[in-house]
Amino acid sequence: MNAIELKGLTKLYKKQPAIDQVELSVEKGEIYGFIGPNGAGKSTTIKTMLNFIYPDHGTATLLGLDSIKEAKEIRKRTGYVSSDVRFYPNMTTLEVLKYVAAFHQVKESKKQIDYFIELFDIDAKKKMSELSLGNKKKIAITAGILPNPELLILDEPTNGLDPLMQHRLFEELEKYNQQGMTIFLSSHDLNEVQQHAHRAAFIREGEIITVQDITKEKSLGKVITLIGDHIPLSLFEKMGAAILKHQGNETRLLFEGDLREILPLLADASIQDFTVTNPELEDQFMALYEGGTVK
Ligand SMILES: Nc1ncnc2c1ncn2[C@@H]1O[C@H](COP(=O)(O)OP(=O)(O)OP(=O)(O)O)[C@@H](O)[C@H]1O
Repeated sequence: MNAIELKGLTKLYKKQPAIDQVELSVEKGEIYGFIGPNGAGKSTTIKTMLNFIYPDHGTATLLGLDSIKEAKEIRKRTGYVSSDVRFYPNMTTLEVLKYVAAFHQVKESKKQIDYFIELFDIDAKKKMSELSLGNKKKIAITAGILPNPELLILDEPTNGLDPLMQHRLFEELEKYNQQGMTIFLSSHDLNEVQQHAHRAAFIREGEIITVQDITKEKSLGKVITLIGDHIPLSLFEKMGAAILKHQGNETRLLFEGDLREILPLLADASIQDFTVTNPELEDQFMALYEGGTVK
């Protein structure tokens, strides 16, 4: 049984799809990245699968449970950190965490809360309304992790966190993941996903465009960097190469075919120098979001 299974999930706003036929399978025990630029549909996907909004088509199954019919059971067993933090403004941070711990019957709650207060440098006496975005985020993240859910869904968790806190968050998430927690991490930060996720789905304009295995080495084509002016780039494009970047006299191409086919083009007199390297995830990311179709 997968931790998350989305089938044809579609949500329309004014007849326009915010997400369109989203298919996703997240295995138990994975750290799964969900990456896409602002407005791509990450939050809509998450809110739909958690039954905060209803889908127009399709189904979502979390921990083997139907997202609509068994929403209550899913809530009990799933942690969710939303991209915008909303807690009662007049409660202190400590009150919020104690409330969450009591609600989820967290064992050794005082010890656990003290641990997170120390870890995330939380001011326990401050009211929620007095906190900056980053500090609010720390409370939301703690509230999500504290009950030790089977599945933790984080929507842009590092937004507003300083680098030290980001580092501590991921150390903590990796610790929990090793103990079996499945983590679904929505982000627009490719590096973050590349560093921490095992797999990632890329979403663009409401559609999943690819799912990448991040940890395993795979043959994903080659990046060819060309130096020179007036290089006949259209010939490279005709061979199936995608232009990743073109700046000054430097052009970066992603080529997924058999390299031997493109080698003759490198003899063109306009090319002063070239290198062939393995692609970084970032190269594919650029190709994907500039309309390419990297598999
Ligand atoms: N309540 C709403 N009413 C109308 N359109 C909406 C609503 N919520 C989201 N949308 C639209 O749906 C699309 C997807 O938005 P969504 O918030 O899911 O994207 P996102 O990937 O989470 O982006 P961000 O990182 O900016 O939050 C966008 O075009 C957005 O304008």
